[in-house]
Amino acid sequence: MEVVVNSPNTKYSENYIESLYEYQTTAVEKRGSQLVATPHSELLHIQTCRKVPKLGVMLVGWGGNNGSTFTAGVLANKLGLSWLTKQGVQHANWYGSITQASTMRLGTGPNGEDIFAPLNAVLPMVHPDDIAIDGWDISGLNIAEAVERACVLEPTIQQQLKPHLAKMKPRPSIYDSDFIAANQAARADNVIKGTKMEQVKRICEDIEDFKCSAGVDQVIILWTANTERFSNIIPGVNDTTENMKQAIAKNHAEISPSTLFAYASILMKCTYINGSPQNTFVPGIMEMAEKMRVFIAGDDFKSGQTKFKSVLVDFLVSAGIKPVSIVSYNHLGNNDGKNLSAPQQFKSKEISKSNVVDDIVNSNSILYKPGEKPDHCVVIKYVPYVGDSKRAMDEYVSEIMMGGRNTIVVHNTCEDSLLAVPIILDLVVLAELCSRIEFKKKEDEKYSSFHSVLSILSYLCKAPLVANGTPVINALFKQRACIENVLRACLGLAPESNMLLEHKVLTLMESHSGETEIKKMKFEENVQNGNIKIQNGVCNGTPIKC
Ligand SMILES: NC(=O)c1ccc[n+]([C@@H]2O[C@H](COP(=O)([O-])OP(=O)(O)OC[C@H]3O[C@@H](n4cnc5c(N)ncnc54)[C@H](O)[C@@H]3O)[C@@H](O)[C@H]2O)c1
Ligand SMILES: O=P([O-])([O-])O[C@@H]1[C@@H](O)[C@H](O)[C@@H](O)[C@H](O)[C@@H]1O
Repeated sequence: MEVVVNSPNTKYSENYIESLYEYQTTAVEKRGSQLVATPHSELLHIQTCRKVPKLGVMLVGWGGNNGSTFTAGVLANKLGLSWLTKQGVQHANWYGSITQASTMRLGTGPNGEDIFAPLNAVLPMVHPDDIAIDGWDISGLNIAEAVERACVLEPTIQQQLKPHLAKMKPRPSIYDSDFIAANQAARADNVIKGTKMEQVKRICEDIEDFKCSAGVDQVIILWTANTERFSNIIPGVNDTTENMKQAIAKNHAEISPSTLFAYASILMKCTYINGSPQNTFVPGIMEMAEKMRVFIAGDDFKSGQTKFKSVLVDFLVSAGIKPVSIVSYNHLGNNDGKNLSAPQQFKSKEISKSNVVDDIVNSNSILYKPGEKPDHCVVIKYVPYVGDSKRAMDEYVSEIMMGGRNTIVVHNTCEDSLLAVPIILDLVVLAELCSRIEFKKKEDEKYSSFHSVLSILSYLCKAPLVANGTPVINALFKQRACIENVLRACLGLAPESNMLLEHKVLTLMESHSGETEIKKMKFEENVQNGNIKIQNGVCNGTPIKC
């Protein structure tokens, strides 16, 4: 299915979809006790290249639960596999992916009904079947062995995929025991020796080798390796691009493996996405990405407990209910959980899981005084037995009117990798799409792209990376509306306002409902049989309004 727009503001050529889009905003100024709102409008020309490239994805941490399951998922869908389970026959699908399994309201049908379109029908997007996959891991297991180790997929599907996956072997990677838990050392049998500069050089060579051998037009690199401890931001070391370059050349200990991967990716002009919570994007990397106009995005896939939190707290606060205590506990038994059982690695995750309510709380000064926040506690425990099937338990206590209390308790069993893998797919599909969209104002001579920090991907991240000085949005449906409305703007369609006035306002309803048709027919019939006389725009003595 494909969405085609019938509008003078939207032009389709062989290579582009071009739209004329009036971007309307409201500037607000506090004047004493008044908030003065002034509407602003900017006419934008938006062009989207229709040619979808052959995309290569290189995963750092390819042999992990997420990386191996992503690879298995792409292949199982591509081959159209099905397999026997206790519940019967299961077919491969992409449930959990907004690009592959979600729709957006496009508009109103002829009978006033809502018409929905698959997200991937709105603009040309990479098809998952066409993605070539490669990557690195400090563990040398091939991807079939990694899928078996992960214990995420049923053996019946593993068996079908084994011949294909066994041929895939992660490239040696950069291992630094100072950045991930000591309990990961046993896995590190597939590492690149040498200095940090030599490691960067090898990563660049790997990217080039994959690009040539896989015959891909574009490569996106995504970190789904273990959570690292936060890097210290040290002036003169990682605070600027030049300092970072010198620090790498001097083999500085504080430059993490993930930052080295980001550095190499940007050098190779490849989009780099961070699926983990650590601060890979130190100021030197942010500056480098901006200077070299390479996309970066992250941090930390928003897949389960936190995704739910960013909906529930948004609902409560926007309903005028005041969350005062949020306790998020979970236990899991996969290798990620094992790595997170170390204090420094847990700290990285605690930060990304805790900040998700900040924008929502700050939006309501009726409920919260300046600086006031709910108590918010995050607990993660490693329990090997449950494996990848994470058990999340949350308690939300809120104040309601007249001293009342509302307590919501949630038990959420998240199969972590099966929730994260569709997020990985959407991150790479949407990041690639963003690379084909450009904007220009009327007075601009040429088009320009999105800012190097792809904050439009916030919907997919627990700790959204944004351009310096711009707001962080965590409320899930605001983040989703951003994606939908940018897709609409690329087609020259107005943002989804959810007003549906055509179903609420009489004058619009009459011009939209069948009732009008009947009126029109009766009107014409009466004109024909002379009951209604129209002369010079006057109908039976009453001027006709246009
Ligand atoms: N729902 C989810 O699964 C979810 C949600 C949000 C974030 N994450 C993050 O995604 C990451 C992966 O999760 P997972 O469950 O797949 O973990 P995992 O431990 O199964 O996989 C991580 C892989 O990375 C490898 N690795 C570690 N350091 C490496 C390095 N420097 N270079 C290359 N490979 C390296 C490990 O050997 C392992 O195979 C974790 O950081 C996790 O916090 C996961
Ligand atoms: O996405 P989410 O469910 O809020 O958070 C998850 C944590 O609860 C889990 O402990 C961790 O292992 C996963 O990597 C993920 O980050």
